Amino acid sequence: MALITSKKMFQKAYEGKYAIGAFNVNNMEIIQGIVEAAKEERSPLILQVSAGARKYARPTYLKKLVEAAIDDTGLDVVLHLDHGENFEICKQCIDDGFTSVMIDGSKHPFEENIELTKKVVDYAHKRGVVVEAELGKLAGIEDDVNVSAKDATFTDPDQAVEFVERTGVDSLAIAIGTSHGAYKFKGEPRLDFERLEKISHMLPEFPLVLHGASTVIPEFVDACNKFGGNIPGAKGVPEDMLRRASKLGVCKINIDTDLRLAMTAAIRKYLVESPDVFDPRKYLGKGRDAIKDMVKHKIKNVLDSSNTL
Ligand SMILES: O=C(CO)COP(=O)(O)O
Ligand SMILES: O=C[C@H](O)COP(=O)(O)O
Ligand SMILES: [Zn+2]
Ligand SMILES: [Zn+2]
Repeated sequence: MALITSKKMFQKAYEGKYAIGAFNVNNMEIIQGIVEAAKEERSPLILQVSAGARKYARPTYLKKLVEAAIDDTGLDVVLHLDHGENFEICKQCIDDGFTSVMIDGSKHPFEENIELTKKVVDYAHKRGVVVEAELGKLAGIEDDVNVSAKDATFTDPDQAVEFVERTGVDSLAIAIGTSHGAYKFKGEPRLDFERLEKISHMLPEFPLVLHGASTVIPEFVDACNKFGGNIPGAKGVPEDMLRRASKLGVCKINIDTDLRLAMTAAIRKYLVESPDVFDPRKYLGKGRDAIKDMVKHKIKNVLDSSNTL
């Protein structure tokens, strides 16, 4: 039981045609809910920390909470930086003991993205840390987006091969129609599977990553709205599409929004139904239970990673 890298995890997932869930963590209850689910399901696990999470919880707290979760459950866990914006934040996390970092250079031109990613890879690999990069820009397929606009934002397969060769990166986040948050599609959900197949054929055995991969399950949106929330028109990536992607080289599936919805729905419901309660442990406990149930659901029905430890 320790902090580990995702190297072997991804190899096994690639061969077994399943995916590893990468869940965003921001506080103790979220971490506990996730690791308890992974332990009961005997599933591998990536816990990821965004810049926003570091700012909210402050870096030392999250690192220590993750270490406590490892001690408590006996699980091996990957501690990953989500969307590192520049070299400095990646370096900080590597120096702090993270086992995996993402350098997100997707907003830069191709050559600059390569240069930045290569710099992080050089620093990380010397210290036994793995690196995820991103090529292409996340955006949903809107009905009114024409083909050339799509080509400009989605990951180009030839560029993906060149990018991986020149940077030596360990995994690559690609853009095929997913996006962050609870509003991913205006019309019918669609992903560019043709593009994914092409990329995965051209990069055999190489782990691809899907960001913005929450399903935004209607039951949880409805529960939020029923108990005082106001999040109309939320829509995510259908579960069958995620399962299909995991058979095509996608080894890491990022999930944050579905955890937020599950926790918020549970807390809203509890507070409305128990107006006399003002003990935070009561409603945060409900939030933690909801996170655990959601992660179990993902492991069993989307990732297919149960009993693979
Ligand atoms: O990609 C993510 C974190 O990097 C999370 O995506 P969602 O907003 O779909 O959960
Ligand atoms: O990629 C985005 C994740 O959902 C993290 O979100 P955040 O930056 O608000 O922590
Ligand atoms: Zn990005
Ligand atoms: Zn992301």
